[in-house]
Amino acid sequence: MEVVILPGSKQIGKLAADAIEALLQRKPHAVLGLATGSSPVPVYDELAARHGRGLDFGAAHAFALDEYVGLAPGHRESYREVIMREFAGRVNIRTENVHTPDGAAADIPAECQAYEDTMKAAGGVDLQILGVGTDGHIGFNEPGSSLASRTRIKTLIEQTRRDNARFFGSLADVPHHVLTQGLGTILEARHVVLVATGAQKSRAVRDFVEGAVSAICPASVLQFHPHATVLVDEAAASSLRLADFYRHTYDHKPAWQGL
Ligand SMILES: N[C@@H]1[C@@H](O)[C@H](O)[C@@H](COP(=O)(O)O)O[C@@H]1O
Repeated sequence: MEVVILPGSKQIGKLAADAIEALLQRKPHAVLGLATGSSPVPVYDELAARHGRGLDFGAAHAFALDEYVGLAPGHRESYREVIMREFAGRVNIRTENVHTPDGAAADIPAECQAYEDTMKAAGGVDLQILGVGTDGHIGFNEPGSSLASRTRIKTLIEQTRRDNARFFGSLADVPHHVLTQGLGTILEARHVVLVATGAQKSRAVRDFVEGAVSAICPASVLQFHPHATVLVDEAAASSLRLADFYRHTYDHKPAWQGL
């Protein structure tokens, strides 16, 4: 795992966008993995700005990590709408190439299997953007999720519902159920780039980067990933024991080595 400590979310957005731009240059039909939440927004802002300067998403594909169950189609906070608003609608990716699990599907197990099959048919995710929940979840894989899990329905922990209530206006409006790629699914992405900012993420960051690999901290499964990059600001990095070592490693990185 490579940990990069940066001054703020603007620099995080630029570095993540550098990795995505380099990927699209060597593979225009790359498959991007998209996350929702506030953490990746600076990445999407930077990608939208670079699209304005010519970065081309015309052949790219994208898969979202997760979706709420039970929201009316077109609900403003459905992750389909969020992804379209914050990323896909601001660049020239084709709408039919943007995939999100269907939280309104009549047959949920069949929908989850179909989502996995569609990802596989597209060639698998090349670069997965991730955020992390205050309880260490990635996607909507809450504590206790199998480290080998695949796309499936999950129940949200109350803390996550409370964290996400700010998007809905009231806690009562936050769904209890979600569809999410599993931890085993996420591990198959060729490169994962996790972004975390703010002091409220410092404990989760310490636990998944330097703690034991355990289902109680789902993001810790990334310790098994051969190419995981963690981009954090100073506040999110404030509980890391090896912060000075991560700074030293990044500052002395060989010039040819990208993220
Ligand atoms: N399902 C999403 C996650 O993918 C995201 O990482 C998390 C953190 O969100 P934020 O970045 O807003 O703190 O929120 C939601 O639960």
